[in-house]
Amino acid sequence: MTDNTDLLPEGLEDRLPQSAERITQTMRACLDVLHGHGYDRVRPPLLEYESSLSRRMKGLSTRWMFRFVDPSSLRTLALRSDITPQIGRIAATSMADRPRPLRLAYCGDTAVIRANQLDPARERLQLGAELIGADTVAAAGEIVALAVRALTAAGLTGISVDFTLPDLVDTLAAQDLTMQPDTVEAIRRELDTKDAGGLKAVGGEAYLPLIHATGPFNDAMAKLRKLDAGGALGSRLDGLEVIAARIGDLARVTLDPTERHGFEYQSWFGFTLYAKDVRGAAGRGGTYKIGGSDEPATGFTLYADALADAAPQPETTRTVYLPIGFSESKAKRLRAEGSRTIEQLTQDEDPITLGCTHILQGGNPVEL
Ligand SMILES: N[C@@H](Cc1c[nH]c[nH+]1)C(=O)O
Repeated sequence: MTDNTDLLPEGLEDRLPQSAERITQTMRACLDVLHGHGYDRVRPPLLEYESSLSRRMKGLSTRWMFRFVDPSSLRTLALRSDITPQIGRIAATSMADRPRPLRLAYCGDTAVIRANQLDPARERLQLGAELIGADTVAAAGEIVALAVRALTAAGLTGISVDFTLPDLVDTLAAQDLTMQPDTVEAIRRELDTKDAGGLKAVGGEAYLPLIHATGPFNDAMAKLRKLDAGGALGSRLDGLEVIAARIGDLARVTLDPTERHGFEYQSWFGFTLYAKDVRGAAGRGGTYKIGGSDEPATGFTLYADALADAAPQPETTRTVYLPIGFSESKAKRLRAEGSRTIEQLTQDEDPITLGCTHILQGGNPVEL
């Protein structure tokens, strides 16, 4: 019976065993990859002072965070909507004197007040890695390759990486000292909607080619290079080429140089990850500066719950029913070999209904 009070708020859901198991397997596969590449896991708390979450990343707004007053400190707390700023805080405080580069991994739930239309979920399981102390091409290459490897380990296919240059317009506009800040803002806005007419109307005709420098990496790069006659972007474009080369044929690479959506704090380089059957983005990452310490960093976040829905169905493990009086040592051995065991509690149980595939009989698992 569902009472009204049992309903969950919009955008929040229970994950039942099969789905929860897929999430666990996805997490395990991805975390193992991060661990294997030298990233140490940290576990920041679910909530903290609002001011501390917002000050670590430029451009990060607490508007979409669940916030409330802490009855004990009487200060405003916020539920994290992103773990990256927390990693920034850890790096800038308790791990400030550890050697750099610092490699940290994390996995945990995040929540937002309002989701977007494409993805109504208001809770998201973030899993990621942050390389602290570097925002170089080499750091970006390591991070993108690591993200792709984690997705592959989770069993995902059809992986693609879409590169972006979040501060591109600012960099180009900085060359033209006569340009007013209002115009730069208007250009940014029109580029966000990729509106060619609007772009012309606000005096951003010179930026029109940016709208077309989008798509498969090599073609889009050639267009961007042509546009960059002044050479302001030269080293960045060279950098993108090195990063793309690092990915090789692990994933398809595309370029959308003006995409800023979802890149509130990333600086010269950002990327979005996609994979077959994953609704929306599988993850995002890029270079940034940690607020307060101004330390450069590069990282990525995968949305592990979304990935799990697209990951291949885990194979059904052998589940052995252990009749009353079973041998503990046999049961232990079965589990060590990878089987699951279910103990008989009462005489009237039906092992098949309980999900068992085998029964322990005469010391051996016999198929049911
Ligand atoms: N945390 C960011 C991605 C990111 C991680 N590190 C740098 N950027 C996001 O979820 O969109």
